[in-house]
Amino acid sequence: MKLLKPYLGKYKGDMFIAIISVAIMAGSSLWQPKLLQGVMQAITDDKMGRVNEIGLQLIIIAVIGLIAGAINAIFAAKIAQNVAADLRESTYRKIQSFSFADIEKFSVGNLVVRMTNDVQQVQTLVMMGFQALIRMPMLFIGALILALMTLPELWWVIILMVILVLVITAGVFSKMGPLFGRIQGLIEKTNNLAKENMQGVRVVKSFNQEANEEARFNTASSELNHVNVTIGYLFSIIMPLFTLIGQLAIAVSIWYVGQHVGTHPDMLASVSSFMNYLMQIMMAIIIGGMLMTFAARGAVSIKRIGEVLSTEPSMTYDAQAPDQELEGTVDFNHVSFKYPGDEKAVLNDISFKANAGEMIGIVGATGSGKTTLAQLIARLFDPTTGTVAVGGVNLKNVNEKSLRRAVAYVLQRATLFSGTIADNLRQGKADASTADMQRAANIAQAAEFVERYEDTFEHQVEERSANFSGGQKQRLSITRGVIAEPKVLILDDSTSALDAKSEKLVKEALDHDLHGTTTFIIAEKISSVINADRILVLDNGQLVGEGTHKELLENSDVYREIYATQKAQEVND
Ligand SMILES: Nc1ncnc2c1ncn2[C@@H]1O[C@H](COP(=O)(O)OP(=O)(O)OP(=O)(O)O)[C@@H](O)[C@H]1O
Repeated sequence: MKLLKPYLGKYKGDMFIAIISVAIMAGSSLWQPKLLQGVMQAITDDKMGRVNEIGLQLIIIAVIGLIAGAINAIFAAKIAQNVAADLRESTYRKIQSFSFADIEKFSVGNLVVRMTNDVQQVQTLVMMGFQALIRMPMLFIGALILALMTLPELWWVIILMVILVLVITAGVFSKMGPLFGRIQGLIEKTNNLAKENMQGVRVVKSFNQEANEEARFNTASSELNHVNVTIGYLFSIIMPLFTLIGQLAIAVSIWYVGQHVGTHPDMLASVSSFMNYLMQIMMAIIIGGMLMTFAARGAVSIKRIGEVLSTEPSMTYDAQAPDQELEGTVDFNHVSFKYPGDEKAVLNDISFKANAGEMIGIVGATGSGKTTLAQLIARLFDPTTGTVAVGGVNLKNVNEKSLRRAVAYVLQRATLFSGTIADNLRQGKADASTADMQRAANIAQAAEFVERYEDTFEHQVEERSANFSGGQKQRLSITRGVIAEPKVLILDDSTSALDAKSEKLVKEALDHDLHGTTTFIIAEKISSVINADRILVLDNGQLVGEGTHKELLENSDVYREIYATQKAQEVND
């Protein structure tokens, strides 16, 4: 709950209004039965003037209570919505500062549920809190005192009812608490399954996996349903039980009053307000129980959000480092790397130097560590040992802006965001002009299809870039990578969906138009890097060869083997 303090602190004025209005509302609820008793007494005493007078007071108090209730509902909702929005923004901002490793630690699905469903739970708790927190103790204590003052002889009815309601509330809500905790985990599971299935819908359909996927989803969904139904059952048991207890208390009170009304005629007027107070006591306990359950559920969510907010990013940039224009050299100095939590190193003692303007190919079998090496140049991870430097500066001493300006990384899987093509390209260069876009699109061989759209760079990119082919997405990703003319450009298997001719044209354009840029080309096929100035050969995390295609054919067994296998494959194809 400490987590919420600064968030609530921003809305002190609204909180004050919500608390005052709920107190007025509770006061009005407590006062009304007393006035009703007065009306009844006046009728019994046949004093019509008094009936009208108290009746008017009753109406005024009821209207005040109603207005206070409406004001409370508005302000409680306002505080809850604002706190939830602030919390969601803080969580989102925090996630943006996370490194790859931090995001992997939580998983994307888990973070999304924390940002949406958990924040929603906190919103409900805050709203319930401001509607019930003050009202509940006021109603409970006030109604208890007033009931005892109204018919002191019936103290035992009140005590019996309170004990019964308390026992049932504690029993049922203590069972509900853990169920609410389980719901969060199950929502996460069903969300993840649905997301995975829909994102991979083509695979599901082409492998005829609809039935299996449906069964997997149904199992998780049924579990969630089972927990929700159990909570529903518990609610459906307690409500009639409370009604029964209330009715019994009323019946006993009426019976008692019936026995004594002959000697004490005032009791007739008192019994109605007494019954009203009994109901208010019962409501206070029920609201209290519900609030505690929501608090238990909210506490789980607050803890989950707190875990995100208190996570210190495992990789930070040196904010003190000056802005600098890094040169295009890249130095790996005895670099080894293990993924967080893994035992085995994925890169082992790698050292090499790339000169500014060179085109460097990186080849190696699947899983040999090519992408991992590229990620270290873009500082998506830090090396476990050794140093990576760009332009002669250790990346740990470079601020984020300078690094991003110097290094552009075009990922293996092209990702575009919904918006326009231009919006996506401006991620590479915020102030990119149409001429910049055209130039970059020419290099990436994207211009020919972009120009076919009437609205060219203003053409819409749909969600998950569904309206572009794999090759088009790759070309636009390369366009975004080259638009700011980076000093170092990494193409991680980024031309795999391009035909051989387009791939060749991209490489030629890069060579010609980005002459000063150091380009790393990661490729499965040696033919993609055959003309590179230098090729690095990775094998099981080790740098086992370095040189031109010709040199490697002469002195690297691993390279020769890969080349021979690929050539044989080409012949077979
Ligand atoms: N995020 C990760 N967490 C843990 N291990 C990882 C992660 N990413 C990759 N690995 C492991 O690191 C090793 C190297 O992977 P990497 O992606 O660098 O290889 P690669 O040579 O680029 O492969 P490919 O050609 O198939 O893309 C693999 O064994 C892989 O299982």
